[in-house]
Amino acid sequence: MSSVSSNRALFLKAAEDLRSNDKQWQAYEAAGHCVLLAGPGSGKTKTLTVKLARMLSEDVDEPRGIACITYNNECARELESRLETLGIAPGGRVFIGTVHSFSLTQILLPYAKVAGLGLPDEFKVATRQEARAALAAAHAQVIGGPENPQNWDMRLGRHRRRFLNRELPEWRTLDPELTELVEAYEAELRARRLIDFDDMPLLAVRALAANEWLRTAMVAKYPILAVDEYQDLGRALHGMVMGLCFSAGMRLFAVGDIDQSIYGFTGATPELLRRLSERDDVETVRLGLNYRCGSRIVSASEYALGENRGYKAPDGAHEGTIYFHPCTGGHAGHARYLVEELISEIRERRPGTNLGEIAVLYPAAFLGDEVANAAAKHGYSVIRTDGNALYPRGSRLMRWLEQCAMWCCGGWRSGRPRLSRVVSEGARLFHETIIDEDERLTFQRDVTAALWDRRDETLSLSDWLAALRDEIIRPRVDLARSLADELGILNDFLNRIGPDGDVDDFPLGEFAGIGSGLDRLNLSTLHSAKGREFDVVILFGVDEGRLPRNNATENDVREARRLFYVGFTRARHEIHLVYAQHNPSRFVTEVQERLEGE
Ligand SMILES: Nc1ncnc2c1ncn2[C@@H]1O[C@H](COP(=O)(O)OP(=O)(O)OP(=O)(O)O)[C@@H](O)[C@H]1O
Repeated sequence: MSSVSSNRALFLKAAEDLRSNDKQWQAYEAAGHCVLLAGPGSGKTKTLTVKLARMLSEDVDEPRGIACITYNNECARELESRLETLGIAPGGRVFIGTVHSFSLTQILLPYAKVAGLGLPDEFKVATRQEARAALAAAHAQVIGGPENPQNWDMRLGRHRRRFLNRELPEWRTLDPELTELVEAYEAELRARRLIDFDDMPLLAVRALAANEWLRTAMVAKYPILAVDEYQDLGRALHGMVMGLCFSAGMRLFAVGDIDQSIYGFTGATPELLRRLSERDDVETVRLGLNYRCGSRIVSASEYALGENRGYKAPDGAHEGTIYFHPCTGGHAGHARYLVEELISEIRERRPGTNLGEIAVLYPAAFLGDEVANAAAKHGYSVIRTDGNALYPRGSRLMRWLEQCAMWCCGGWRSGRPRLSRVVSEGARLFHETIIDEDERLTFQRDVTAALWDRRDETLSLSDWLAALRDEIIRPRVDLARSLADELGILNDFLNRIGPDGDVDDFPLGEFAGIGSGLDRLNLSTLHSAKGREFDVVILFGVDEGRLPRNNATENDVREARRLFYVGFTRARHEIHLVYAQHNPSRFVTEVQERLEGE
């Protein structure tokens, strides 16, 4: 969550860039509900940030503000840092965060009791372990038998997210056993004074639907709601938008791309954004230029998607190149080829290319293992953003610790990052426990002292992390209602680099390097590459049976294709497709055939 006060001159200057693009300008000028639909690299995020700065300065009087909901914490950070360049510094009027954190911090924590949700007093957010225990107890009650209760976890989540309104008869008739399991699971959680991750938006929508005064209170605080990546945010957010914007009078500025919808398995559906954009009371603006990718990559990306959207690169844009790499043997051999030959070729062709400007994207984390092994043998450092990473990159606590490490390893001298930024990000992380100015000052003093004494890049990472955990983190997590899982992530990581762990401890400087990302090869799943951009992108493991998967339904194939498209459009200059020679993904074959037929 972030709060800001704006600086007019800076955003007016940034707005000049939008003037040359009449569609971006139209969105910038829109006065009512506006939906910005646009393809990759078209400047959605840029338009959104400049528009946010303008609305904050011109349309919303203090102390009222703007709520901006983004897909994940990574996207929230990206927006925050882009807003910072527009002179919008922390101050109190803007919420930026995920739909879960909006639901928890803006609706449930302040209003759950008065909104009549029937939650236990002083409820906490369940850790993964606590949620698993509640599911096991519910499973024993409703289903029984020797199977692993966790097998039900995905179905349970989808079922809960599908029915915002449990008054509908289908809630009871569609799958009565699953409904009974959901109810038993939620009862188990409540008996333990807990809510889980899915509960946050579901309970928030329920509270808003049942309480007109709550909708009024939200509109009073945030007369404008901005939403980024709308296509992936799911039914609960859509329910909130309908209630807050189209019945209670909040103004909406939503941004998204139906073709980049890749989270169908969580219950998100591109249809919701389409429906929103077709409303008569919404001004829908479509952006058509792709500023990121070379012109050949832009046209080939339409082959990747299998649709003709008419996207173009701006006049004078570089061309960009698409390379095909059919490989023989298994994935380990493909990974060796990638690391030992392909990357060297790229660096010869593009001298000065830093490893940090190259990304290897793959459909599943085990493929990342192959590339990581090959890279380690070759002496390349990597940053992984997938389920097999050393720690989850989405963890807000770990990202904050990376920043702290960067400060201790030279940031204190160079100002990158500034201490004030490190402190304010930390304060946001622990905001539940920092409720007044005195506590904020204590936090600032504690963080400054802890980091000042440990400005040494040769320190053992595990000693450094353990000290920060004990001095700064644990006392605050104990007081917070939603951070136990984050502490769990830190402890798991400390165990991995501890004496009995599977990874050797390493110096603080190396951990700080992970945060800075310089000269480290980016390894990421296609899903986690969303919203990012790199000079060179290597799509690895794009084989039939993997993308799309074997036995995929028609819907799954469509989503796999969009995922391929998302990966393809992360590249500025070069895109490389690495696949099994005798088993290329049908999407690779199609791009190749259509390029050859041009
Ligand atoms: N009007 C413009 N003039 C020049 N450059 C622009 C303009 N609009 C956007 N760009 C540049 O294009 C690139 C892509 O912009 P941005 O990241 O906002 O796109 P996006 O639509 O959010 O992309 P994606 O959906 O693929 O994540 C950025 O480097 C941005 O600075």
